[in-house]
Amino acid sequence: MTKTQIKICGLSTEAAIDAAIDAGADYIGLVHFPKSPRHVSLERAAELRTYAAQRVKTVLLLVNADPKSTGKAIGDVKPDVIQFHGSETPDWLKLVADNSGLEIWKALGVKDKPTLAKSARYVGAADRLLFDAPAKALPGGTGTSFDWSLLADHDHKLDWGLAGGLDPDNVADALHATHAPLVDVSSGVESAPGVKQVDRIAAFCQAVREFDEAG
Ligand SMILES: O=C(O)c1ccccc1N[C@@H]1O[C@H](COP(=O)(O)O)[C@@H](O)[C@H]1O
Repeated sequence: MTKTQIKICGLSTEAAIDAAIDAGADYIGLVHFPKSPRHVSLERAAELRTYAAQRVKTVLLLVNADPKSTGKAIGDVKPDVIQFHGSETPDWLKLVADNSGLEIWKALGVKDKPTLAKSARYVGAADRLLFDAPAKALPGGTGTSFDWSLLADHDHKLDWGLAGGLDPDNVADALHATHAPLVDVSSGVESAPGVKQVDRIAAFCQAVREFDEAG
């Protein structure tokens, strides 16, 4: 049986971390981006990372952070993975990877086939691509999905995941359409922006596991 990996992003409380772990998530995401309703300070991110350590992998999400801020964020939080969710270049990702030794994920907004084709430039720079809806007022966390059929016959050159507007009701359809090895959700398991809902986290993970079991 293929086990789809699950990331629950934008957590800001210990209770939400417990809910994600209890539901079987593989990754939790901490957003350090002041414009986001899910923003956590580096101090709080470090506390949450320590709380989660050994139980689930922690992904720290940054958006177009400058080199000094990126170094400080990595040093303070010590995540397992860094997720870049802005317009970061392959060269910048390589530099961070070489200096930190961390796993690097890069989110890309998918408009059409040509944007997917351009994702190949991250080979050798990122460990995983996260295909998300194109940026709106915020670069992510908007609860918007994109046309999943674009991924149906895409020749993936890198490990990857699906993000953007996923929720407990549509994640099985998204997996049928894309066969994504990882799904990433934020807004779809909330009652309001930044407020995670334990029962929606559980329902999301349950829907993914039911898809896996159905084979
Ligand atoms: O969650 C945020 O607030 C956020 C802010 C800035 C960049 C990315 C952000 N979240 C990531 O966006 C995708 C999709 O989120 P959603 O499920 O559509 O709400 C996901 O990778 C989040 O980690």
